[in-house]
Amino acid sequence: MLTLPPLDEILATAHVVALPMKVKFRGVELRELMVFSGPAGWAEFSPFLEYSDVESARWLASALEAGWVGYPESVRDWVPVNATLPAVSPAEVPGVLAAFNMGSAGAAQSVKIKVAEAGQSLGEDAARVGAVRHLLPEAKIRIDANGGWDVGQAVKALRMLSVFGLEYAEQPVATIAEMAAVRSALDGSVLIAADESVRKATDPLAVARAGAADLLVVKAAPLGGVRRALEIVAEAGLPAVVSSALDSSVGISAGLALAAALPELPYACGLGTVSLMAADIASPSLVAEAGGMNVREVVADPGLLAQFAAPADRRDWWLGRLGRVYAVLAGAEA
Ligand SMILES: O=C(O)CCC(=O)C1=CC=C[C@@H](O)[C@@H]1C(=O)O
Ligand SMILES: [Mg+2]
Repeated sequence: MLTLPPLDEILATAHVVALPMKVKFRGVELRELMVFSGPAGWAEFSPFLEYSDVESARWLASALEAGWVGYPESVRDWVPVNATLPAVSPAEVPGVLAAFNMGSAGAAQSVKIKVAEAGQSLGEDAARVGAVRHLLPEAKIRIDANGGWDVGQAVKALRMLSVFGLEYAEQPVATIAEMAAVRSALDGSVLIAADESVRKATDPLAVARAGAADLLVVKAAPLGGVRRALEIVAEAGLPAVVSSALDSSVGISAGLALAAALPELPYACGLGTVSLMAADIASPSLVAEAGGMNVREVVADPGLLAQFAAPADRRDWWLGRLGRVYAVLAGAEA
């Protein structure tokens, strides 16, 4: 395990930025995040604002791996990447998907579609999924409900949406017991992927042990880093999909390192979300082209860090958060 660098050493290179989104995603219109650099490279610390200090400690562990340890060996130099579609109206679908540069090769790849958004109906979900199927007849379509349905709603919705052909359904319901119930009711007709049941659980392996999912979604930052995510996949013994957390290109590079190091990579990775942002802190940005990304390092650009610097009160908030979360991590290491 990593020996924590002194807090002052982290603070010395810390920047807080606020990056505007092109399209609202999980309620976020302005993505605030912190980056810093250590001897091994640039690192991102970007738990969502509402996350507790305890939950955020894993995100800090991931950032410190990136900055002070570096990533494990890659076994591939290119990874397939899915497009990610927020819960937009059917009319907005072509415009949002155009940003993902799927190209003619990528057009046969995967699109992840958000469903079960608060305040929206199953009819709206079906219209959005139908619009993607119409636009991209060959693409794989996966949906993500972020636990927004109960068991009955999920079974009904997945039976209905499966007419469009689903690669899998991500976190249709909130709990492991509900995931198991949905999976058993659908009897293999739709594969079930666990996301929140892995990254927000006290035991990330419990969902696999319960036989409640067909595959796991793994994200480097919420799981405590690339090495920890690799261990979880190895221990779970289930196929894994690599995804991310609405990061800048620096944070996405941790997901890219995870995708590059996994022994098997059977699914396109959810690493394309910089395409949903109107700004970034690296140039060129880590975005997909023709359905994938070359594995590479990312370095933050001083001009962009200055251009998108967060206001002083928000910078102070993030510095305070870093200090508190560092103390949580130091306590856990002791
Ligand atoms: O997996 C993808 O295609 C992109 C990442 C993504 O969907 C998410 C990123 C950040 C927060 C989450 O609400 C969301 C997810 O639930 O998987
Ligand atoms: Mg998800």
